[in-house]
Amino acid sequence: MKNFRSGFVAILGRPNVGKSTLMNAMIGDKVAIVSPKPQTTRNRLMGVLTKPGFQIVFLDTPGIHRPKNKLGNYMVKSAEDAAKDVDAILVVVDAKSGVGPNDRIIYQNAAARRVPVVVAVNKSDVCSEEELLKALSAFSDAPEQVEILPTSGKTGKGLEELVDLLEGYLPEGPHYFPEDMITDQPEQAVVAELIREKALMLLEEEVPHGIGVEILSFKKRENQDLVDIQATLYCERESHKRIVIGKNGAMLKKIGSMARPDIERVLGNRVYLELWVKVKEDWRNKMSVLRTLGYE
Ligand SMILES: Nc1nc2c(ncn2[C@@H]2O[C@H](COP(=O)(O)OP(=O)(O)OP(=O)(O)O)[C@@H](O)[C@H]2O)c(=O)[nH]1
Repeated sequence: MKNFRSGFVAILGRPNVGKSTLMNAMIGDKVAIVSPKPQTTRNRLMGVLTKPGFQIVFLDTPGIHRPKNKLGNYMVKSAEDAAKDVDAILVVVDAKSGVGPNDRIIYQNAAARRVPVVVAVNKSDVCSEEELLKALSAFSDAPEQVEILPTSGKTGKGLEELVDLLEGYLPEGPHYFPEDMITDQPEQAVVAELIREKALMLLEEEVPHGIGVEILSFKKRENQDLVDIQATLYCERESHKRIVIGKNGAMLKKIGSMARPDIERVLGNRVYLELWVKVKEDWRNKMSVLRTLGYE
C-alpha cells in the first residue's frame, strides 16, 4: 500500500479571480467567504481536503494588489508569506477578464520559488472559446513542468484533474489535521466572516470595504440549542453608518437575517444574532483596531 501523503498548497492571484470559490469547490464545503467585490478575503485561510491516501492543506490568500492602507499592506504580506514553505503553488487567473501584467508578475514570482506551479485558468464557464485560448496562450512560454489547466469553481470543471495534479506533488507526510476538520478558523472568526460576507453582498461602492466585524459576545444558553451572538460592524464614517443601518434599521436587519441561517448551519445550533454599528474613523490604518479584528 502507498504511504499517506500530505502537504501545503498556496492559492495566489489577483483579487476577484475566484480563489476562494475554487478552494471551497475542491473541499466541497464553504470555508472562505465569496463576494463579487474585489478584496473579499483579508486573512490567509486554511482549507483542508482529506481523501483516502492524502491530505492537501490549501492556503487561500487575499488577492495581490497595490495596497492603499495598512489593512491592504497586511493582506498582500499575508499572501506573500503564504507562498513560502509550501509544496506547490496554485496561481489563479480569470479567463473572462483576461490575463494582464499583474497576473504575469504573480505567476513569475511563484515560478521563481522552485516549487511546482499549476495555473488555473478560471471562470472558463463564462468565457468564450476565444477568450479561453487567449488566456491559455498567455502562458505558452511556461516551462514544461508548469501545468496550465482551464477550471471553473462554479461548475467544477477541471477540479478533479486539478486535485489529481496537486496530489502528485505531495510528499509523504502525516495527517496535519483530523479528517473531519476543514479549516483552521475558530468558530467566532467564521461567524464574523459570514456577517461581513452579507455586508459585502448588500452594500455598494466604498462602504463594504470599510467594514470590519468584531464578535462582542458568543454564549451558548445552558440546556438549550441556542447561541446568543452579539457583533459590531465597524465602518469608517457617520454617513456609512447611516447606510449600514438603513431606513428604520432595514439594512442591518437584512444583513442579520441573511447571515443567521449560514451561522446556524456552521454552528449546528439555533442562533440569536444582535448586530450593532459603530464608526471608527480610518480604522484600516490603525494597528490597534486591525489587531482587535484579527488582522495581525
Ligand atoms: N462564473 C464564474 N464565476 C466565478 C467563478 N469563480 C468565482 N466566481 C465569482 O467571482 C467572484 C469572486 O470570487 P471569489 O472566490 O471571492 O474571488 P477571490 O479571488 O477569492 O477574491 P478576493 O478575496 O477578492 O481575492 C464571485 O462573485 C464568484 O461567485 C467561476 O469559476 N465562474
